[in-house]
Amino acid sequence: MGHVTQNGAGQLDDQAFAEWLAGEAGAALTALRAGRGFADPVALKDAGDRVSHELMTAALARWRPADAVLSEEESDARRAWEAGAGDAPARLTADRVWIIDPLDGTREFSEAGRTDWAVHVALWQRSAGPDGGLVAGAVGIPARTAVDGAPLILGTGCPTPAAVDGPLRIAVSRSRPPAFVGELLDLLDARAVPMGSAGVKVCAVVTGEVDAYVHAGGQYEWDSAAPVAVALGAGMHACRIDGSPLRYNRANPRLPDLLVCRPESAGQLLDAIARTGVEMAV
Ligand SMILES: Nc1ncnc2c1ncn2[C@@H]1O[C@H](COP(=O)(O)O)[C@@H](OP(=O)(O)O)[C@H]1O
Ligand SMILES: [Mg+2]
Repeated sequence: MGHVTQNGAGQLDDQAFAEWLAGEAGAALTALRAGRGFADPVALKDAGDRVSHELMTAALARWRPADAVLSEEESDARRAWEAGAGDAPARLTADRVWIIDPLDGTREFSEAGRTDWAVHVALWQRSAGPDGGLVAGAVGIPARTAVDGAPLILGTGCPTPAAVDGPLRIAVSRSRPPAFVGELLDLLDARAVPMGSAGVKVCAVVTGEVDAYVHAGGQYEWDSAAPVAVALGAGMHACRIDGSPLRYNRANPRLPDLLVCRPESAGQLLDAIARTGVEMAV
């Protein structure tokens, strides 16, 4: 998309801009990985987070200057704002907020040969519903390629994948699977598919590689906003693990659990999750 940089990414609509930005950040991360190698994984992770965050926030400041940003890599990103605790962050009064995770699956990014890491770009808009809503989203998986050979970027226009017969395949974190997953698998006679990155796991649902992604125990809005926008665009179901809606741009950006799945599996999965007795974190 070199022509975009020449002519100005400001001319793109929000969805095209999200995909463009995911591509730009992904290219920078791929170059960083190739240039530095894997000898010092901690330094590689830190550099990845920083380089991608700086690229993305500079592009947003340039091309979407009126919009607010919530990025994992801001120093106070995890702060839960409470009324009376000083000025509210700009994002809480803004009409449009870009919710970005410059590098999701940081651990996998620092491991040679792994492709399960991603770049997340989502746009939340206040006018999109009583609680606002996601109106654009892109997940880049730069170490994987699309059919045309370009780095893989999923937007909101993905086709709904065909259903596959057989036991349910459930994507879970390879390093922090929720405690109730073993019981859930037993109840459903399902199979776990461990992988890194929330974005990669949601994209695995969207492409039909798995039937569902379940997480609990901790996450923030930036981990799921763009993946959920992509999943909803493909006709998938997305909710908290008690079936309640996922809400974004909240005063507290913690969003510790989610379920993304094929719509026809949602009832069965939510019933089984409830039967495990798992308690929802706030
Ligand atoms: N218990 C937890 N608490 C906080 N964040 C968590 C978490 N479990 C997973 N995450 C975050 O969710 C993303 C996907 O995790 P996983 O690869 O384990 O599925 C990671 O984002 P980052 O890589 O951006 O930090 C990770 O930090
Ligand atoms: Mg993340």
